[in-house]
Amino acid sequence: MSSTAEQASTEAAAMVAVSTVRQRIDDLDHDIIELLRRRQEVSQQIQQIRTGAGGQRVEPAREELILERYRSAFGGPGRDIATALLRICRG
Ligand SMILES: O=C(O)C(=O)C[C@]1(C(=O)O)C=C[C@@H](O)C=C1
Repeated sequence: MSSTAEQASTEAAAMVAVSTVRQRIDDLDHDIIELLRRRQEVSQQIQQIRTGAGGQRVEPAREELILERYRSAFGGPGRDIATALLRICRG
């Protein structure tokens, strides 16, 4: 095989490998979205219990614990993820 043909063949094999491994990312994203939906439901359940008893929907001290949990796992971007997560769950 010429070196150009070898290069093309290596690139084609890499594209197949990337596409195979990408499927795992797609599956994981699917699972993460499903978990987020479940978290959203549980969070809204708690908020309903609290507001039904005359309390506030938001509990800043609890949110700070969650923000810190994600920051400790992933640094600043982890805190950003938790901020978005709480926005999704508060509705
Ligand atoms: O843990 C609670 O008290 C909730 O209401 C859940 C939750 C959350 O989604 O984690 C949502 C709103 C509150 O501000 C704090 C946390």
